[in-house]
Amino acid sequence: MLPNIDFTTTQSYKYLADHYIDIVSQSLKSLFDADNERFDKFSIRFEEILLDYSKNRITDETIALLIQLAKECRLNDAIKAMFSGEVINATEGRPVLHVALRNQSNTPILVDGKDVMPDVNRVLNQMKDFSEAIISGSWKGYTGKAITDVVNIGIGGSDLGPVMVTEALKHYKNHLNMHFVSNVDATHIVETLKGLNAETTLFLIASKTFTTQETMANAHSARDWFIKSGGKDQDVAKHFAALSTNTEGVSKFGIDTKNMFEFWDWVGGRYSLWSAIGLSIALSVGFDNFTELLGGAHAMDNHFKSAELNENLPAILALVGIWYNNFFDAETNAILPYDQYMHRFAAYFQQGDMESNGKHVDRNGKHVEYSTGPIIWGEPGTNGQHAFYQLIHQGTKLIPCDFIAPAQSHNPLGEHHAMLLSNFFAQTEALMNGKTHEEVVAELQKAGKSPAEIEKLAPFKEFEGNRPTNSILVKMITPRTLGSLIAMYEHKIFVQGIIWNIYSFDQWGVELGKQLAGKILPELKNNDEITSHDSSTNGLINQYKAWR
Ligand SMILES: O=P(O)(O)OC[C@H]1O[C@@](O)(CO)[C@@H](O)[C@@H]1O
Repeated sequence: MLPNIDFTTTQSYKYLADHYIDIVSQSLKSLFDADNERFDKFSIRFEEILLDYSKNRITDETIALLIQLAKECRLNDAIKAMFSGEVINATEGRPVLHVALRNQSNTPILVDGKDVMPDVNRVLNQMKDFSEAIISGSWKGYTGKAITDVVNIGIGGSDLGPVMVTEALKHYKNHLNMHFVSNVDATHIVETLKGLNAETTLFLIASKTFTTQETMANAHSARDWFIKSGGKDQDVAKHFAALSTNTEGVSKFGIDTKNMFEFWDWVGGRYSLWSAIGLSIALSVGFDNFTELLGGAHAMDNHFKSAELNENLPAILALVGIWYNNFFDAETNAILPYDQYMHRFAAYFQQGDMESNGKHVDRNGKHVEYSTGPIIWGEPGTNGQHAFYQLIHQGTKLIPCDFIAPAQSHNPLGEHHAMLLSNFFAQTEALMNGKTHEEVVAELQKAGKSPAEIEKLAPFKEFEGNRPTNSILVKMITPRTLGSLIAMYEHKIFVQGIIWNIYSFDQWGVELGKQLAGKILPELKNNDEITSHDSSTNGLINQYKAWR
């Protein structure tokens, strides 16, 4: 069982609330001026990853109190509960064991008294054999040709992880052309299938439940396209595979269950890229690199389980995030990777974080009286600098930012990487130091501005600074370091959910919209005027009918 503690009633919460009053009036600049050990004190190295959290509005006391909070909330008991397969996804009655999918130590992990590792390894071996057959060309389509194009059809956790990882590891990809279809908007599958050849195309139907409306619609359309393009029913087995927990659903769709790569209900959709859902990753970069990805995550799992909280990357990220979320009232958290290959990293954790911790009811079923999951957003640097950094620098909202960058580029070209990294370093420095009135005046004077012009312009050119950031410097984005980074954020989300006393592994909030869509869909199949809803929904549906 998970601990069940209202963190706002703990002693450390009260101390933190008092401590906030001290801290809020201290500038980051003054904290650095007062302690030239800040970087050494507030940074952690893990393999080839450096987390520098010194540019946060914290002192030794802050961290000590936050760690005390974690201890009062019995975080370590919760970590043990997850890793040992306890049913911590209580509302769905399931363990939470994405860590088992990458448990390369093969230590037994029991679910209902049975070690899950033999099944995990069986599916990994199946993925290895299959991906090697497709990549080598030994697997032939219905006309005897090798596969050239792979189309992954899935949505949410059955899409976002494979997309993010195959993009982030594009440097490692092979000859296979990878395509991802997720939206039920027909444009997505129509545009994707344009120019593909049914003889050399493999479809992966990725769906944990094998009931998701969008995925099933796209899967049927893909199959229709395959048949219309010359394939026969008996050829489906050579061109369709299923990644799912639902054997019956797969068989009913008409996919040979020999081509089914199973996973289990103790794998959450948004935590499933390490499972059979990751088959598109293995096909794109090869099974060895997929194994490296798992290895990086496993190393982070071991770190998370064993490191003291003050040296624990996920715990520190989580606790500093709670400091801003629950004491500074920050509502969002920006993830800003200074790496173009990582352009889908923030989007991935929009589901990972917001579907896990976007909850308003605690583990007792009571409405919480405090803020829970943040809004996650972000774009790669330096592009974000030319889009929304204005608000981060001079807006009225506090936006804690995670800056991520590789020391080495996969594409060294002239000065490009140095320019990218100079911006990575400069942005966190600028957000911290800002620019004072005196500095602005001196600059304007140097530019020859008159006193009147200076008086007019100065307020617009000042920067408050004091805007907190984490800097995560990685030697290079490789399958291993990427696996560690993803697992680091997964465990950050876990820690925050534990402290907020919420259930992070169900997602009941996605159900109502689906239910209502199920009611509306039949109403769209005729031209009758609709009056069964509120005037807005009626009005919109009736206008749609008039225009379609
Ligand atoms: O993998 P599947 O079962 O098709 O679910 C897809 C996605 O749908 C959800 O919104 C749940 O309904 C996400 O949690 C999940 O990742």
